[in-house]
Amino acid sequence: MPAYQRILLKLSGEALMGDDAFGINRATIVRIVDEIADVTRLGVQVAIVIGGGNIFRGVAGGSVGMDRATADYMGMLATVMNSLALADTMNKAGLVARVMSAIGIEQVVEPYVRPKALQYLEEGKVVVFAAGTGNPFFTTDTAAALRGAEIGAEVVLKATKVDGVYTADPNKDPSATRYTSISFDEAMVKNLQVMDATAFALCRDQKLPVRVFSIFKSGALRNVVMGADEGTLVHV
Ligand SMILES: Nc1ncnc2c1ncn2[C@@H]1O[C@H](COP(=O)(O)OP(=O)(O)OP(=O)(O)O)[C@@H](O)[C@H]1O
Ligand SMILES: O=c1ccn([C@@H]2O[C@H](COP(=O)(O)O)[C@@H](O)[C@H]2O)c(=O)[nH]1
Repeated sequence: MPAYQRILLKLSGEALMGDDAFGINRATIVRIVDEIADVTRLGVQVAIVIGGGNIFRGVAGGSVGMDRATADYMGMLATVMNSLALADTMNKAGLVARVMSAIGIEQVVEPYVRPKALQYLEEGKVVVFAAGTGNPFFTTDTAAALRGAEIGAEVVLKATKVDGVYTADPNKDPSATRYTSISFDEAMVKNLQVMDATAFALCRDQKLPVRVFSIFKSGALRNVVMGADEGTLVHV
């Protein structure tokens, strides 16, 4: 029996690059979709927010000196591209996916309308929330917290490039150790950068737990959905 009926899965944009320098690596996206299909077969309702780091950081040099809000809209558009690629791959794998955008771009994807998203989830469709929160100065982590709370997800699952929350960034400090669980308050007081503080605060206030785990570990998503102690649980 799965531990959750409805999840909000936050996928790292950067992880989509696989071994490439930027963009979307085909084998990587297919593998991620296989793992998503696996949990939908358990009867779990899946909503997804995907980051934009694989595309946006590739063009970020061009954004130097730009107005921050304009650069952030570029970042949001990058998440629309990733969402379209992910939904297309899911549809080809036999899932039914719908992309909903937080910014108006109706010739490309339908707008985010909460009741419609809930209807899709009830119907067993996978909903991909594109364009983050629709506002500059935010991140897709905050979008995951926001949409997770709005749709009544029981947990936000952050699938990222590290296998949990560490005492310091493990990519910079090899002596960092991993927490099996940590409270939102402690993560914020210690300024742990694995997720931004706005996202942590929103999840804490909404009592929405977050589990951080590796997107690269095969079977980790299924383990998490089945309630296994994978990665790090961030709790109230
Ligand atoms: N205390 C910490 N514990 C774990 N990871 C940390 C910590 N501090 C910083 N990090 C870094 O945070 C990164 C994950 O967060 P980030 O939001 O940047 O990536 P992401 O999930 O891949 O998002 P994007 O979609 O923007 O690529 C890790 O790759 C890790 O290097
Ligand atoms: O609500 C949002 C979400 C995202 N952005 C911009 O997009 C990029 C990419 O998102 P990541 O979470 O970093 O993958 C982000 O850096 C912002 O520039 C945004 O403005 N608002």
